[in-house]
Amino acid sequence: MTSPENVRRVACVGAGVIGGGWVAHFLARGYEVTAWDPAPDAEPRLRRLVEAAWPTLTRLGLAEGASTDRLTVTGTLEQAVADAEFVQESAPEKLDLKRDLLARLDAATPPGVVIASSTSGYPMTDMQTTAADPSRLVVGHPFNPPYLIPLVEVVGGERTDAAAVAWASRFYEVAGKSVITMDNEVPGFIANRLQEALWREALHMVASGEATVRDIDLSITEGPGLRWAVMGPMLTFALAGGEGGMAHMLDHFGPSLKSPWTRLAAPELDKELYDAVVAGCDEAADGRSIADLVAERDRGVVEVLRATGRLGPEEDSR
Ligand SMILES: NC(=O)C1=CN([C@@H]2O[C@H](COP(=O)(O)OP(=O)(O)OC[C@H]3O[C@@H](n4cnc5c(N)ncnc54)[C@H](O)[C@@H]3O)[C@@H](O)[C@H]2O)C=CC1
Ligand SMILES: C[N+](C)(C)CC(=O)CC(=O)[O-]
Repeated sequence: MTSPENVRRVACVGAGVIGGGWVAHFLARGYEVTAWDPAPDAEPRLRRLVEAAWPTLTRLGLAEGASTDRLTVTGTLEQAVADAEFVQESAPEKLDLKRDLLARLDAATPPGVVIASSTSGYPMTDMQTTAADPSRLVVGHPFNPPYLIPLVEVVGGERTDAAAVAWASRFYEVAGKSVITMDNEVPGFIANRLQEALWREALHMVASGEATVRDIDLSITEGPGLRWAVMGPMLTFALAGGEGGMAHMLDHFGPSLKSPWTRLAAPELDKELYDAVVAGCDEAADGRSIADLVAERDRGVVEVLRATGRLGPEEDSR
């Protein structure tokens, strides 16, 4: 098996929004990319996506030798994966289609090569049922567009070899991604479960006339979203507790969890959950004091405001 550091050839199967985004990312990182997609207009569509992304990728900095000339669109799936050292599947989110396609990819891909699915939420256990060698099948869930948003969530299924999960995580890191490796399968993984909770409540609020679509979007872009680009929801809320950090935040606002602020059922804020959240924030702070974190958050938000054209150059010199 090629080591993650020595991979040169990547195959992308399914070349729509996400598959195309993966192709652009891998090309920009200097890989040879083969792509296959059954749609009759797939090749021109894919090449348009890559050309549109390339100026941004050039501005961000291309790897040595990176070129759109390193993309080959093949006529068959088998040609696409024949020499691949890693395969990224990005076909439509339909369980039966994913099962059949992963089994077909497994049959056509050289032994030992890891095959990752971009699925947004299916557990690999449910998708690997018909593959002859399920041990090399992993989830590698990206975010749109994969050439700009760093995160990939990696998780295996019940029949995946732990070594394949470790290999995929390392490969994505070498390929320039930020990786969360999950030990346990949950539908929707981590980030989509969080997005889904917000999304559900937003839809409830719109459906019941409590908020407009604009209200919903503004509430995030002018509110918590600015902080979330800098710090996650856990550390952000630790700062809501002032110098008392997350412990004070939970003491102060923990009872609000029982208020009907959301249609989702609130978890019991028992000692175990309390301690786990406080300890997790301490760990994430990694030695930074609350004052350090406040300064870091404020600096980051100013940068996001400036980068999104909402702050003139002199306004932040206060
Ligand atoms: N759109 C998004 O924001 C995100 C999507 N994903 C996941 O990525 C995967 C692809 O989604 P999108 O790119 O959004 O869909 P899409 O509809 O843009 O692209 C799907 C592509 O797959 C091709 N295709 C159809 N049947 C196929 C087959 N049997 N084998 C190979 N390719 C086939 C289609 O021609 C199309 O080009 C899904 O699993 C989705 O859940 C993951 C993260 C974000
Ligand atoms: C809409 N979506 C569920 C397909 C989104 C994702 O899976 C990740 C993303 O890009 O937000």
